[in-house]
Amino acid sequence: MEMEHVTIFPITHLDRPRKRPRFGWDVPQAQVGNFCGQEVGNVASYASSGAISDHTSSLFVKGVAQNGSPPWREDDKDGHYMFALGDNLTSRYKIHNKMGEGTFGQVLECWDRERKEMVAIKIVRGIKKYKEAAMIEIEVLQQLGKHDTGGNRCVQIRNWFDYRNHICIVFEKLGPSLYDFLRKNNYRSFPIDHVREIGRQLLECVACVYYVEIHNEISLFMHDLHMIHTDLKPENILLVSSDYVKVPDYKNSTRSPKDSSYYKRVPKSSAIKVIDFGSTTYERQDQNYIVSTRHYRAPEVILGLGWSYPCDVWSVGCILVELCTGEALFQTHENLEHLAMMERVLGPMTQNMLKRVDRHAEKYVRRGRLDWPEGAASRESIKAVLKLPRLQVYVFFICICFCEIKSSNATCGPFSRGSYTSLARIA
Ligand SMILES: Nc1ncnc2c1ncn2[C@@H]1O[C@H](COP(=O)(O)OP(=O)(O)OP(=O)(O)O)[C@@H](O)[C@H]1O
Repeated sequence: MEMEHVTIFPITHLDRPRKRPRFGWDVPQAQVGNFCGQEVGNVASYASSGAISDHTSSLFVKGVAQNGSPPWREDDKDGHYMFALGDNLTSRYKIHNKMGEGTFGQVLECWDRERKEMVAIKIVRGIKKYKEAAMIEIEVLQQLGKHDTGGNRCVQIRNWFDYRNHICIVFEKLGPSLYDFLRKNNYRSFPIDHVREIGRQLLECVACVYYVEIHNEISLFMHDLHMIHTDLKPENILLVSSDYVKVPDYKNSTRSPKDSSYYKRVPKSSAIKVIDFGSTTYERQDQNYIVSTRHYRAPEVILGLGWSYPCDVWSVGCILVELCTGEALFQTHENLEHLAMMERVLGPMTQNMLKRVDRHAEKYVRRGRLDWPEGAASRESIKAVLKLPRLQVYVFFICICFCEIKSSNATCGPFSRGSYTSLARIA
């Protein structure tokens, strides 16, 4: 069936944002040239090594005549590739749909005529710094692919090429991001069993705490390979499958089953994969530039103390709380308020940390402690911090949910009534 020819223009102010609104300063700029401590070479030289170029694209695939290349279109003002649904992207891929958009480019659902499957192709903005970052991402993905023997931790790269001055990275097609799933579920939490399973997979992907034996090989992962992801967030974790079931939401059980909010979505499988390795960097001694998207940014990054592997683990912690509650843990756009929120949830920062802050962060510290609430920008800011529960309360809340779910299923959870009481006392 011939596809409708609809021109897709990259996100404009009229589109509903797919991602939660973030201010420009919440998202770190693309850091290029830091991989392996070397400058990344000329993108064109990578492109010539085995990539399919626009120039070489054939009008025939397996003897079947195809429509040729689409007409040349100017990129938009931000360097995004302009396309129409149904266009060819080289002779091998046909554009079916737009799946997402990020800082680096657009992700399109495409039909791969050679492998006869749908794939996700990231078309990177035709701007030097994004092209260089894309080459880093390709190198990281190829490295990780070599070590991910089971292919079940990070997204698999299938191919890459340079098309009309845009680096295109072909990925296996995955399901929605955890953030998109939360959003479509009216920000209702994931079941605790799913959160535990997602947490295990995330730690397996990034950290060195799990050594998984596959085919008698120890498979190493990001931190073991001295790589730091630096941008872990629910948007960058995709469910492998889009399938879900609808179950009555016990919190809304007073509502009528006719009411759509009576039901909540639960993914059929908790299998996930990590995506977006454009900000991944090798571990080095002196890294203290700003990394991570605001809500998942570790205190050492904000304070300029220098960061390393733990910044990924911090992000994992923030993500797991968000999956349990449905809401981002640190909802702020401001450094001092963010640090105050961390202290509120986790307790005071150590003297050792506060003594070593860099010159940009000096203004957040006064007389050896965080300048809070004195330095707060407004009363609202102080209230926002006070509203946050302490970590023990989160744990208590999560345990209650877990026990309620288990008891409603008439099975025994790991928490007895005794542990309820002791948690309540801590909280
Ligand atoms: N393999 C995939 N399968 C399905 N959807 C995908 C895939 N890869 C990316 N997407 C979708 O495209 C969106 C953008 O992808 P990605 O995060 O890689 O782009 P980016 O430009 O690097 O983003 P960021 O602004 O976070 O750096 C994702 O949030 C997701 O919705």
